[in-house]
Amino acid sequence: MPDTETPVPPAHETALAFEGLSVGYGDRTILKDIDMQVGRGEVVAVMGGSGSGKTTLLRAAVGQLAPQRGTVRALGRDLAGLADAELFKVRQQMGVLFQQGALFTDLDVFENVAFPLREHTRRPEAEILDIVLGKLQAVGLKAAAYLRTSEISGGMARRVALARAVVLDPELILYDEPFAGLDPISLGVTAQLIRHMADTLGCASVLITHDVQESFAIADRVYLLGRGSLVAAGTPAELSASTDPFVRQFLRGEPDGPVAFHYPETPAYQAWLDRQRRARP
Ligand SMILES: Nc1ncnc2c1ncn2[C@@H]1O[C@H](COP(=O)(O)OP(=O)(O)OP(=O)(O)O)[C@@H](O)[C@H]1O
Repeated sequence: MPDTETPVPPAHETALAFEGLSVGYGDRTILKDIDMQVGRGEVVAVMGGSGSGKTTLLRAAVGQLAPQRGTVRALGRDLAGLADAELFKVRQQMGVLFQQGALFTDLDVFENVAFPLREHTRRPEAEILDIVLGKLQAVGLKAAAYLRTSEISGGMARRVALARAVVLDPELILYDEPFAGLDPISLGVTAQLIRHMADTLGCASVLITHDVQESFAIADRVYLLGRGSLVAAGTPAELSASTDPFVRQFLRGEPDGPVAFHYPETPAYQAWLDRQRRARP
């Protein structure tokens, strides 16, 4: 059956929920006791310093990393219980915009955005043309459809990647550092686009970022990671008014305070150092 005839299921009110989540690598726990919810149409920013576990949380959200404890529910499904084929289906309803939003360099702008449609649906070419031009229009690049990726700027490439991330009308979009390396204008434009996508498509959006100004301008709620857990959660206004030293240090970008500059010395580091010293008597 062509997928145009597939009835569209109602969108989930809560697109993503972490409950008592602990995640990490091997027996090392990076984050513990994480409770977080992202509703339909909401933009939620997940912030935290370098190495605080933002990407780790993103991996848990897409089912790439299994919880050590607690649950990850995405689009109504507990990801831990899913077979590969089911997980694949859930992921199809998620748009993920990776850090560099890498485009396929051998395809033009149009074909880059059309790619997920060709991979996951069997829509006729005329429909693909309409959908792709519609998404490119949403990011202001309809007339750039014919350009090669070598002919567009970095900021434009990011917008093309955004159009590609939403081309299947995902219920949930995860953005990994969408502002990294953008000039101030492209940065503002990208932030407004993310808000616009959430408002017009009704998709739940999670923004992994350390850019305070841009994310506070568009987020409904902000979660701040630190010290291996959730340090604060609330609206941008609530976090801005917080007197918590950790929150204040992060928001003001102060070098000194409760946020440690140094990567923690772990037993694994000590063992490595001992080996190095033994090898250099
Ligand atoms: N594949 C991995 N195996 C083992 N440890 C990892 C792995 N990936 C990340 N880590 C560790 O997990 C911790 C959190 O890393 P993560 O990449 O989630 O941080 P982040 O907040 O996204 O950082 P940044 O803002 O610098 O990208 C770090 O201490 C890192 O060394």
